[in-house]
Amino acid sequence: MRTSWTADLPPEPQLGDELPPPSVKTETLAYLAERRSLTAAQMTDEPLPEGDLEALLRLAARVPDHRRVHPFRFITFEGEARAAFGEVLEEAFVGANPDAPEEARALERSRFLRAGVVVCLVSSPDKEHKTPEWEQLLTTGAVGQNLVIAAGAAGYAVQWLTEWYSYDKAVASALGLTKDERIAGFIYIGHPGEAPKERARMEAPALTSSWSRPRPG
Ligand SMILES: Cc1cc2nc3c(=O)[nH]c(=O)nc-3n(C[C@H](O)[C@H](O)[C@H](O)COP(=O)(O)O)c2cc1C
Repeated sequence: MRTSWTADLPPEPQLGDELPPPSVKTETLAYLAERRSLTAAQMTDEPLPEGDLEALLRLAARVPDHRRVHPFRFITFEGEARAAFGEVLEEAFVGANPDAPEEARALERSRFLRAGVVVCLVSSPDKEHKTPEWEQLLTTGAVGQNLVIAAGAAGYAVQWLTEWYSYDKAVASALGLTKDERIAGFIYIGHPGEAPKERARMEAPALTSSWSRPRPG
């Protein structure tokens, strides 16, 4: 059993508390410089120690959120719920693919068993709100990446997946999503089965231009 990192977290800040001023956080920067997902196939599914998931979700939810709409929510799958939801996935899959062979059905049943916990991140925008829906979607994306970073920094293997079932009406209905809600993804959190390897990446300079004042005439 790993030693729990949750004991080293500062207490949850309360409204109006003075927070530490910005300072160089070498460990955070070094982690971001090498951060990588591990695929669900590269993780193992032992349960997370008690309190870890709650702490990870608390960290994930600390995002910029214009006018505090909190346009997202989490649905967690732990323990037996992972296998039970596999039956929902199988049923939805067979609904769309009536001739699916047993091998394909078994894959659907076992999807959530790849990780110790699966978190469904739900985009839950308030379409009537003054804050544009686009900004609300961006906030939800930030929550997903915060969760990926926090889980990785806690020593877990983590992967953000949508796969087919994020876009399936029967699955959305089984999850109780409202008409304005959408699945931003399923974040799989498990124990690392192997070390990650660097993947191909676009370097930031190739994606960056520097604006300057147009020359007159
Ligand atoms: C919204 C979203 C959905 C994704 N869905 C999938 C998916 O269904 N299948 C997949 O292989 N990777 C998916 N990915 C990519 C992986 O999460 C992962 O980021 C990538 O494989 C490796 O990138 P990294 O190591 O830089 O995190 C998705 C990423 C995002 C942001």
